[in-house]
Amino acid sequence: MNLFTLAPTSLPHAHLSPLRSTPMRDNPTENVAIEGRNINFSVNTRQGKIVPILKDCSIRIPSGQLWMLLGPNGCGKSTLLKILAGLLTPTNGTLFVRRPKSYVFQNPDHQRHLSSCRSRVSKALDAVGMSEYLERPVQTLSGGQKQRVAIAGALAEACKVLLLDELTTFLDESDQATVRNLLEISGEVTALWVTHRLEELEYADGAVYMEDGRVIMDGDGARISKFIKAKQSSYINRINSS
Ligand SMILES: Nc1ncnc2c1ncn2[C@@H]1O[C@H](COP(=O)(O)OP(=O)(O)OP(=O)(O)O)[C@@H](O)[C@H]1O
Repeated sequence: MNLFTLAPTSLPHAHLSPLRSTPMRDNPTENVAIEGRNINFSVNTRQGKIVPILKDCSIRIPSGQLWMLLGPNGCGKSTLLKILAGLLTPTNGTLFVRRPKSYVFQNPDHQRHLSSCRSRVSKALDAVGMSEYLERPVQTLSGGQKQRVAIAGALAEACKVLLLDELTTFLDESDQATVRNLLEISGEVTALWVTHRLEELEYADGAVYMEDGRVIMDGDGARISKFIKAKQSSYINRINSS
């Protein structure tokens, strides 16, 4: 398989899916790309126990903006992103995500492969500085290169919403800067990017901070960065004084 057959999971057409709770809005305004209200998600264990993973999560992201999703390990970031991508179905809540949308996996080997228009992918690969890789077999690419190709595929499909799961695992800082620049020049794309790096907030239009399955804070990145840093230093002080 050569490179231009690699593309992210993507689903065309606008999508408004009221689930079991009260519908949010019948007619979302033009300037909102992602909106979730009171999203809950639980899993059933083999022992028959119901384990809540997401608890009443609400988020709202304006069109054309880059937002970061942060929180400690296991707080539910990937689960929320997968729900927004339509890969998981929430237990209840209401959801609107503009389409076409694409989800770029944390592990690029999980990316779905599908055929796509060669010239558009070629142009998009050019934009992520990877045009020379067009004919290379996918298995010969590094994790970061696969992720950049996946993003190129999403842009080639003219996606409106890009859901990026923890690109920091495979992309170095300069690769991440390339992706950010790419999102900036693709003005119409709205991106929600899971990250552990507080420095990324500097480049974001906004952020969502989660803990233990809940959205604790959302909005201005600088305010959220300050909040997280204060939590981290109080944690360190507690450890040092015990
Ligand atoms: N199918 C499942 N069955 C049981 N528990 C699950 C399942 N899927 C997720 N979880 C649990 O839900 C919680 C949230 O997982 P999730 O992967 O969304 O967290 P995360 O914030 O993305 O974590 P990380 O930063 O480590 O990637 C974790 O405690 C995880 O173990």
